[in-house]
Amino acid sequence: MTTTEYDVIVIGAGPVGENVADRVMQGGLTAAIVERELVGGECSYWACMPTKALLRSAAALRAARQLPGAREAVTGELDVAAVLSRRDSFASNWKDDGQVSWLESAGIDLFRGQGRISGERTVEVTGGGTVTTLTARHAVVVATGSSALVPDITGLRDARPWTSREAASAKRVPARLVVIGGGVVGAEMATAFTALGSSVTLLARDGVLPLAEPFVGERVIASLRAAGVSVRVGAEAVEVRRNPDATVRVTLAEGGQVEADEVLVAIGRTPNTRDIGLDTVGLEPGDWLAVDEALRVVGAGDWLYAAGDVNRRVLLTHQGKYQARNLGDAIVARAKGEPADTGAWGRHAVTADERAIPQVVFTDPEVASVGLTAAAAEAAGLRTRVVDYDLGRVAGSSLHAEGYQGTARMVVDEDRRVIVGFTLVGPDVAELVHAATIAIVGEVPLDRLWHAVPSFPTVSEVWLRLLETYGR
Ligand SMILES: Cc1cc2nc3c(=O)[nH]c(=O)nc-3n(C[C@H](O)[C@H](O)[C@H](O)COP(=O)(O)OP(=O)(O)OC[C@H]3O[C@@H](n4cnc5c(N)ncnc54)[C@H](O)[C@@H]3O)c2cc1C
Ligand SMILES: NC(=O)c1ccc[n+]([C@@H]2O[C@H](COP(=O)([O-])OP(=O)(O)OC[C@H]3O[C@@H](n4cnc5c(N)ncnc54)[C@H](O)[C@@H]3O)[C@@H](O)[C@H]2O)c1
Repeated sequence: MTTTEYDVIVIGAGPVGENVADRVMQGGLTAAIVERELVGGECSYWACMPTKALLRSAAALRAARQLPGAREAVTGELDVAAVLSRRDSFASNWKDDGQVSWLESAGIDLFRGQGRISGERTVEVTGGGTVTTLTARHAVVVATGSSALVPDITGLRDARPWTSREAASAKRVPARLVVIGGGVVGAEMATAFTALGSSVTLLARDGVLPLAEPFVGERVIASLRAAGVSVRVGAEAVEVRRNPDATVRVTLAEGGQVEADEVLVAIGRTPNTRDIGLDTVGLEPGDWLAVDEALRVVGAGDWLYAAGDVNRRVLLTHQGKYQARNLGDAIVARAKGEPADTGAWGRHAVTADERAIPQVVFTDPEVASVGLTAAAAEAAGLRTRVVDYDLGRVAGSSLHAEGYQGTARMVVDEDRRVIVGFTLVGPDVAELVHAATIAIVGEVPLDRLWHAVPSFPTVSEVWLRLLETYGR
């Protein structure tokens, strides 16, 4: 057993852990990172990158097919093998050499193995037949992420279901796929696999993208159905069986069964905290890690922090990396004896987690949103006005694609006359949302927004149309 001391120890080398370690190194501290699987985490190998690679080629093909002139040039079908191969390269063929080299270049020491807190400021790493004890002068940061939640549906575990991991890394496309869960993973993977040739059934017990503005689910459901997906809103799986011929049979609460070749479970996430030594600091193994506004783990010492999926604030890579940057800088400030600025919008605060979380869902059509939905703003007690605009009526949209269909909504806080929520659904809206993020974070008054003139003829002209609809 060897013991090594660092300023900061990070458990988990996903996007969040990597960024914490990077920021503290840049601030002049030393850092070690512990990883039990692949450096780069879920996002790089089984989530964001491979799933978007599965979706992108079909989206480009659809876009070309919506344009006279381009449409005629598209003579073949989607090349599934080429899509899977491109996906493989975006997942770096599930090898982490590139990210390991980056850690080396950043001066971060990597310890491979299972990291467990074993007492105050102490982490034990078990891997490769050895146990190494690391001690932290300033902080231990838990960035162990999350895994797919597999619910207690009768027979489900024995049926060897796909989770997002198997879907993201699939080597072949099942002829029939049944998806349980109409959230982000369910909606994106139904979109991907129907385009890749699967006959997909989506069991959306609570609706499709139910937390978004209601018009989002309506448009995505209509489009999935048009693409051939059987979307069963309200359908709940109560039993799953793998048949002797390797097919699966899903029994529904309402009666009836769905037969498929694979079943994908996409009903949310569970934190990777079962075996990280939480009991040694008085916390319950398996729980999400509740944190205060400085991302300190509630109920543990002031040396223990949690960032990214594991603290359940926001389960998105970009927002976890935002936490990582601000937390890393705060740890550096405290190590120098300086106060951390965690007041609203302060240098070390994570205020955007509460006010302006952007998200893009890469369905067809795309969904891009930031801030509050109309319902959430009302529930928060704000006096709001909701303005909708038909994206298809914008000149730039009609140029972008024939028969462009979409909707934009802005939610205005009437007392402050600033935007608190913005949602777009339509082809290629992903890149439009950052303007709304800036408007919300900057709390730009509507009167000033009239001076932010969108270029003609772009889809961004919807900003002007929304302001005109709101009135001056
Ligand atoms: C299918 C899918 C698609 C997604 N697409 C997007 C998207 O397009 N955009 C987006 O912003 N977000 C997306 N997400 C969410 C995104 O993947 C997560 O928010 C992000 O990966 C969280 O990063 P993290 O570093 O907190 O955790 P993770 O990426 O889960 O990394 C945690 C790391 O910690 C390691 N680890 C865990 N326990 C230990 C231990 N005890 N010892 C050592 N190492 C340990 C794990 O092996 C892992 O490498 C998607 C999620 C899924 C499931
Ligand atoms: N493009 C992106 O940003 C992106 C893509 C994929 C995943 N993600 C992230 O990954 C996380 C996990 O995604 P997810 O889709 O697994 O979770 P989710 O929370 O987005 O959706 C899960 C869905 O399953 C439903 N559900 C819950 N229990 C159920 C049950 N027993 N039976 C049937 N339905 C049930 C819920 O109502 C919900 O709609 C999300 O929080 C998301 O932020 C992001």
